[in-house]
Amino acid sequence: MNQWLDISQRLNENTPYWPGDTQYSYRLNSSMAEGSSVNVGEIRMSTHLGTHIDAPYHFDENGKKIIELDLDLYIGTATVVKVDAAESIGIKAFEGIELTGVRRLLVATGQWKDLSRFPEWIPPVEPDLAPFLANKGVRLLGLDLPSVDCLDSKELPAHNKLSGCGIHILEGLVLDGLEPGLYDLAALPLALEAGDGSPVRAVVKKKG
Ligand SMILES: N[C@@H](CC(=O)c1ccccc1NC=O)C(=O)O
Ligand SMILES: [Zn+2]
Ligand SMILES: [Zn+2]
Repeated sequence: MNQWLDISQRLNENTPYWPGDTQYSYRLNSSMAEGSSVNVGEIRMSTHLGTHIDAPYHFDENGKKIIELDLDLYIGTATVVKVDAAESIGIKAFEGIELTGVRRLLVATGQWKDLSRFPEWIPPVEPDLAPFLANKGVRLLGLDLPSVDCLDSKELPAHNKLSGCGIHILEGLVLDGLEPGLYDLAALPLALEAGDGSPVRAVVKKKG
């Protein structure tokens, strides 16, 4: 029997965060060690930290917020592929990989090598990849990177093009050691009404 595998980054004070953004923190507001009847915590973090999804509102003032997103995007069959992304992630990276009918695509680039630090550089998704994947049927694109655009991008061309083509974005996955193939995926966002992004617990189970 195949097991559920956790493909999420652990959340703690050392989880890398976008430079200048809000890091993860947890504290007890009520503590049994200090005489309270229960432990009650408070968490604080950026909505774009660790393994998370982007709502279109992150890069489009009129875009959908987290609560408006279709849950079906984040639960169901997903295809895991490994690509060579030494410079960027374009159509060429998917040569020889059959993507027809793939609705949820998880791409292992292996380019975030040290998960204890925020990377200095990541390969960007080429905007042309968006219509190519959309034509195959892709609605969710997940990557093992903190963004689909260059880290210093202000225009966010890949975010915008993917979203314009109906593809939703899942970032910060941990895909090392996962063999390519078909999986069941669950990566649900929190029910954040005002959300521009949301942490997710992403898990997969090999099919068959
Ligand atoms: N696009 C990135 C996040 C991002 O761009 C960002 C996150 C926190 C603080 C600043 C950011 N971008 C600044 O230019 C993402 O989707 O996670
Ligand atoms: Zn994000
Ligand atoms: Zn993003």
